[in-house]
Amino acid sequence: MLLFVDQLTNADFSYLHPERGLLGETWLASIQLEGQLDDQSMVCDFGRVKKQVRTFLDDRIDHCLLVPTRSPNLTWAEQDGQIKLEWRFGDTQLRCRSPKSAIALIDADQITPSTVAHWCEQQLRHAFGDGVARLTMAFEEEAISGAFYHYSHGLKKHDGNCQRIAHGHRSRIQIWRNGVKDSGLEQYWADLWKDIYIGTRDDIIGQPDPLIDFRYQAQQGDFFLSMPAKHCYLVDSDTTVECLAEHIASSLAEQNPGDSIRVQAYEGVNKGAIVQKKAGA
Ligand SMILES: Nc1nc2c(c(=O)[nH]1)N=C([C@H](O)[C@H](O)COP(=O)(O)OP(=O)(O)OP(=O)(O)O)CN2
Repeated sequence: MLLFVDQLTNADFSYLHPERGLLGETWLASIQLEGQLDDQSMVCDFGRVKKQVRTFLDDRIDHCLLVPTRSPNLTWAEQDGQIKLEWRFGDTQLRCRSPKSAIALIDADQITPSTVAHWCEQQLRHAFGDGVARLTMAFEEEAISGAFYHYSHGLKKHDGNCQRIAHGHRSRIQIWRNGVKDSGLEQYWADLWKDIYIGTRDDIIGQPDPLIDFRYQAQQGDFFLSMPAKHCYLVDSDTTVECLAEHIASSLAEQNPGDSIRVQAYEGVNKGAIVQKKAGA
């Protein structure tokens, strides 16, 4: 008997790509379990399946930086509970140092939905007992018909895992100018924030050309990220979705005097912030 739970949760994270560098991503997770019926006439209670898979993904993938340990682009080492890594991509490189819990070491040569699904299957293979003979996981992107961006960031003031310096999202962006949806403006921001690290100026500790070094202390420890400047977008505020929506709306209001601007910025799937700037306000 085959049991399935489609899109049981989503995972928000960043990963290292051989050409694009640091990529914010959001994937929806689905699972199938093949096995015998138990004394409740179930392969496994849906409640248990959902809880166990969510807990696993929250602990091991969500808000982490996913690193393909078999890639030739990577150098990494672990010391005193911290992971230090260097990633070469295109004609440049990035470096990151952070608490071990913020890094997911994936035994693969690249990060794709299928390599991560395979890794999860290995980790979860004994999670549901002998009654389940086979477990299959799948990840997919949210279907978005309009504009979206991939950004990475870290919220140092967050009391949860969003404090991690390199986690991210794949997010829809919607913009209205004078009450009319403006796909041109949406695409402009999607292109501007494609594969970008959105950093807070306060967190910069150095700018050794062509890099920008970010570092901060947060509840989980010391976080450091060195990024090529051309892959960074700097703001003066924190990078919560509220601040990012405000930033986009203010920039557009300044560039389009007299227009009314409404920005609906998402963070991952089905949530985000709305900011309205009225003409003359
Ligand atoms: N009001 C806000 N709350 C939170 C923000 C924010 O910008 N504004 N941001 C975050 C983090 O960036 C985080 O990455 C959001 O990820 P998500 O997994 O969706 O958040 P949760 O952990 O709360 O949700 P789960 O569905 O349980 O994973 C956090 N909050």
